[in-house]
Amino acid sequence: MIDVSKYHGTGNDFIVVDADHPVASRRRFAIDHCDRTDGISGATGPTGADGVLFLALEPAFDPPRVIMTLVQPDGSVASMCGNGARCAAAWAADRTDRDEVMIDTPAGTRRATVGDESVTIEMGTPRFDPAFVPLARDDPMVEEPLCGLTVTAVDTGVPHAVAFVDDVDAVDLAAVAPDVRHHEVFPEGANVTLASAHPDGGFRQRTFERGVEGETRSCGTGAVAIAAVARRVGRVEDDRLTVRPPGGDLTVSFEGEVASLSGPVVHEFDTELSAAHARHA
Ligand SMILES: N[C@@H](CCC[C@H](N)C(=O)O)C(=O)O
Repeated sequence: MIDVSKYHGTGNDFIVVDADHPVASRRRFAIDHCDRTDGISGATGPTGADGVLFLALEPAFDPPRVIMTLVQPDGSVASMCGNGARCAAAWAADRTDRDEVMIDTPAGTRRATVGDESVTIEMGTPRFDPAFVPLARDDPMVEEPLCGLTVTAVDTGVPHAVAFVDDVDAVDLAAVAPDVRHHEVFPEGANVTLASAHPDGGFRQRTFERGVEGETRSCGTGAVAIAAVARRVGRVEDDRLTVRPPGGDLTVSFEGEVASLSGPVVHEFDTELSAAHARHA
């Protein structure tokens, strides 16, 4: 058995594993323990998770560094996760008593700042260039019809197909998202993110995530994608806006073209999980 923690960032929930613990098959570990009916359990029974964050803390650096690897419920590895990086920063801050942490991800090194109410992560510059998203074509995709949606494709560390609709709740996301997520124009697939204007400002959000293969309660790269696309197509000019997924509000800010993501993080519980079965999978 190994010690693990469970965290969530606005409802996007993760099992957090210190990378020092021996887990021979991270893929098998994630598939088994993220399962919503048979996976990791808290006091009230099985919770499962949207992914496993394997975190290698390097406390000797100033600020401390964390190498973050997100393995998703289907066993795939994602190059970035906005909410996961915020949870990783909170985990590292608990262990180092430092409020600034550098998170190393396959998408780049991102600075995180941990406050009492909120954790902020720098998210880099959203990119529309087809080589970055990536897209299987030479031109950016900006407000184009695709599988019944009007889609803009953007890379915020991972690919998002963003569509603005009148009311995110009026869309059957589980029905419309898979065709976009697997469309041949996205050679590595895409997360499918819907947005609609909120009466109090900012945008409501729903995201169907690649790797989860379903809707999550929040998606940080998706929130940044909405803000970046809204600015690109002229829906807003603001440098700071609220994006509201079902799990709680997130703030996206821009300094120039560089985005940051802020919102609450919750440490749910600690427990032990079997890693032995994973070694033989
Ligand atoms: N929930 C995450 C995004 C995780 C990665 C995504 N599922 C992918 O495979 O691209 C977030 O908060 O950004």
